[in-house]
Order: sequence, then C-alpha cells, then structure tokens
Amino acid sequence: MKLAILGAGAFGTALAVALSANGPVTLWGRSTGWSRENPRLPGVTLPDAVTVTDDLPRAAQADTLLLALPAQKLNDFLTANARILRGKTLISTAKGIDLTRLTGPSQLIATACPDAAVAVLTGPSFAADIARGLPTALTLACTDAGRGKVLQHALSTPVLRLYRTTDVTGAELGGALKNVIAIAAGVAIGAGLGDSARAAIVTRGFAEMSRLSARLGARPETLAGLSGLGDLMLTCSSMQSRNFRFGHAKGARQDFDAATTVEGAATALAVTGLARQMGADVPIAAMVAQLAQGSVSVGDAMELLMNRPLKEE
Ligand SMILES: NC(=O)c1ccc[n+]([C@@H]2O[C@H](COP(=O)([O-])OP(=O)(O)OC[C@H]3O[C@@H](n4cnc5c(N)ncnc54)[C@H](O)[C@@H]3O)[C@@H](O)[C@H]2O)c1
Ligand SMILES: O=P(O)(O)OC[C@H](O)CO
Repeated sequence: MKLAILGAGAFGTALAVALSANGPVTLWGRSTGWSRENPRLPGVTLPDAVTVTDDLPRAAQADTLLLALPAQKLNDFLTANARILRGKTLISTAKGIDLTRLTGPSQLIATACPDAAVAVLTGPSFAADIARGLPTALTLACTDAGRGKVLQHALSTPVLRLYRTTDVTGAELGGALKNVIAIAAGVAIGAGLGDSARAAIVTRGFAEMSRLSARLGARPETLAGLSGLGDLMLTCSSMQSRNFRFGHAKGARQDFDAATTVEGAATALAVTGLARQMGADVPIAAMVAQLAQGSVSVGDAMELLMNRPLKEE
C-alpha cells in the first residue's frame, strides 16, 4: 500500500509522523514552505520517511489517500480534484457535516468521486498527542469489511491502535456531533457554571447525538464507542480542544482567533437543518448554532435550556 496524506494542517502532519513508523509517507499541502517543522504543529520535526510536497498529482500517485482537510473545505477540494482522485482509496479524517449539503465526508466523497473506495478514520486524538507518539486508539470505518480489515492493519502502529467497524454513518456522525457538544461544554466552563453543568451537557448531549444518529441509520454501539462517546469525553474535558476553547471563550466573553479550525460551529448549524429534516429534537446543537451566530447571549441560551419542559430521561 502506497500512502499519502492530503492536507498539511495539524492533524495531517501528525498522522504523517505516526504512520511513517510503517514506511514512507507523502504529505501534501497547499503551502509547504516550512521545510521539516510545520508551524501548525510546533515542536515536531518530521522524520526522514515523510516527504513533503505541494505537488498534488505527485502525492496522488499513492493508492491510499488520507484526507485531512476541514469538513467545510472538503467538497470544493474533491470536486476540483475528482479526476486525480479517481479509483483511489480515500479515507476521510474530517469531523463535521457539510453545511450546504447536510452530509458527512463519506457521502461527499461518494458523490464527487463515485469510483473511489471510501473509509473514515476518527476517534479521540489530539494531533499533538499522536505526533509525540502517545498511545491512541481510533476507529477505522469502511462498509467493505475486507477492505476495512486491510486498512486497519496498514494504519495501526505500536502506539496507534485502530478498531474497525462497517458503520461509516455512525463513526462519522460521532466525530462531527461531539464537536458541537464540546462547544456547549466549553461555554458552561467558560461562563463559570461548574463541572456539574458540564456533566449535564455531556450526558444530555450524548442523548442528542444518539437520537439523531439513530434516525440517520447509525448503530447505537458505534455511538457508544471511540468515535462517539470516547471522543466526546476527550473533547469536552480538555483545553487542548479547539471546539472546547471556542466555547470557553464565548462563555467567558473573550476574543477567539477566527482563523482557528472549529468544526463544531458550522456543524451545529448543519445539525439543526438535518434534525429538522429528520424530526429529531436537538436543543443543545440549536443553542450552539445560535451562540456561534451571535444571535443569543450565553445567559439566555442557558436559561432556555434549563426551562425546557420537564420530561423522562
Ligand atoms: N487537530 C486535531 O487534533 C484533530 C484530530 C482529529 C481530527 N481532526 C480533524 O482533522 C480535520 C483537519 O483539522 P486540522 O487540525 O488538521 O486543521 P488545521 O486548521 O490545523 O489545518 C487545516 C489544513 O487544511 C488546509 N486547507 C484548508 N482548505 C483547503 C483546501 N481547499 N485545499 C487544500 N488544503 C486546504 C489548510 O491549509 C490547513 O493546512 C478537521 O476536520 C478536524 O476535526 C483534527
Ligand atoms: O481540537 P478539536 O476540538 O478540533 O478536537 C480535536 C480532535 O477531534 C479530538 O479528538
């Protein structure tokens, strides 16, 4: 298997470092003038087994391509480069739902590149942890069980342990939806509402994730696994998370760097659209969407959530 990673942000670069333990890896980015240390992943020097290039056709000579681009940028990239990507195995790592099409990355790939094989790599993992070689477990999802097994083995290393599933829908929804809930958890902590409020948001957020995912055909056990609950726990509990930090800044009424990738903001809006289509109740995502758009204050949002009609758990 010849491997390339498309997208030289923090996560693409971290995956290149980790997977170079198994053999040569090509890392493609739009602007790669930084030589062996990517400013998006400071303090990490790329091993010799990683070749960095801004030449997409060269990188796409590999048969297996990991797509490490933000969810809202993926469709334009796929459509612009569909010819180059034809017939490849394309593995998405994006954790979001496309705001225009209301679909996850696997459906974007299937539409733009219909003859590509599709898989998803997701789960609890900070780029900095992976790049430092800290032990991490992820989910590799592929509807083709045989191909999934081959990819699971090819992309596991002694410190990167992949579990596999055929539930692509569940795996990518878990990764996308947890970012929305992490923003809400960050808001609660940033606003000084306390750890009990955070626990309530995480638990009710998981209920919301599970409800919507079930309507969309995901399996409950996938949501309860690494790609859902596992990543929800990580992202709602760490200031390493950009989604959590974004929410924290909102809650604390502080500025936040608009150039930072915060997948949960656009995904919250997409989730409210999807939930409307599916007749699912997603009060936390609706609150995050309004907060991200600035159409409700933190105080009002929390009051609205607390004053919903009382119901069974
Ligand atoms: N950083 C993490 O810890 C982490 C962990 C797991 C998954 N992810 C997911 O990986 C995805 C990427 O996140 P990241 O942390 O690498 O983000 P990042 O902001 O560090 O990097 C994004 C990269 O995408 C590139 N890019 C944007 N638009 C592009 C386009 N049209 N064509 C080519 N390149 C383009 C940017 O130049 C940048 O290099 C997100 O969906 C994120 O949720 C991130
Ligand atoms: O920094 P975040 O919030 O994008 O989270 C990174 C990863 O998705 C955590 O698994």
